[in-house]
Amino acid sequence: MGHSPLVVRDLSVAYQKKPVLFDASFEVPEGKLIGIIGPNGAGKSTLIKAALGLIPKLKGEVLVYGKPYKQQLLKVGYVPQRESVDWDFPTNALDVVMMGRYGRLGWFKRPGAADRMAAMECLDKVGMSPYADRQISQLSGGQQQRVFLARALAQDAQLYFMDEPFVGVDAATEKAIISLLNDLKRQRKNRAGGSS
Ligand SMILES: Nc1ncnc2c1ncn2[C@@H]1O[C@H](COP(=O)(O)OP(=O)(O)OP(=O)(O)O)[C@@H](O)[C@H]1O
Repeated sequence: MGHSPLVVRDLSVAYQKKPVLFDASFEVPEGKLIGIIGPNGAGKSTLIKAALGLIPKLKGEVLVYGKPYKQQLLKVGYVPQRESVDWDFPTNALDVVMMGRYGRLGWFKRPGAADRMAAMECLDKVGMSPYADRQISQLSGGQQQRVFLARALAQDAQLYFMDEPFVGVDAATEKAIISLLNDLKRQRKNRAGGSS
């Protein structure tokens, strides 16, 4: 039914006028998991940040379901690269996941019991429910990463951007997360299939 979840056309990005990304073009079809592979410094994070509008583009176009991302009302989940997060922020794992629910609630509504339950379920999906009350700064690197994945899942988004989501997670968790992502993919595919 029309537009792809993500279309990137001739995207170029510069930091302090120094170009680091040149004319990147690709399209993400509905219900697909796409991996971006490249050496350190190739511009993978830059590509994701520019697609999300977190950093300005030098030129090019990013369309989310046919419109610029900022004009979209749909929910987009983002798992930032671990190093870019302030881990000393005094909050526990469940609260971090609850942040994922705020986008659904709007500014004025307080999260209720149903949101807490949904957040707990997401923590459970990444095997982190026993750590719900633990301060985020007191978790291991891989555990922090899993909490941020849970936060993205709690957004119940239509499109997810994940910047190196497997850094620091052990092999068993990586497997569990891949199967989780495949479930999400299947859900999107089914929804898309049902409507077009
Ligand atoms: N805030 C910034 N200011 C200036 N240059 C930057 C900034 N962020 C990244 N760069 C540079 O832009 C280039 C692309 O960086 P980017 O973080 O997108 O790479 P990456 O492919 O995600 O790398 P990695 O695999 O190491 O995470 C690199 O040369 C990097 O040094």
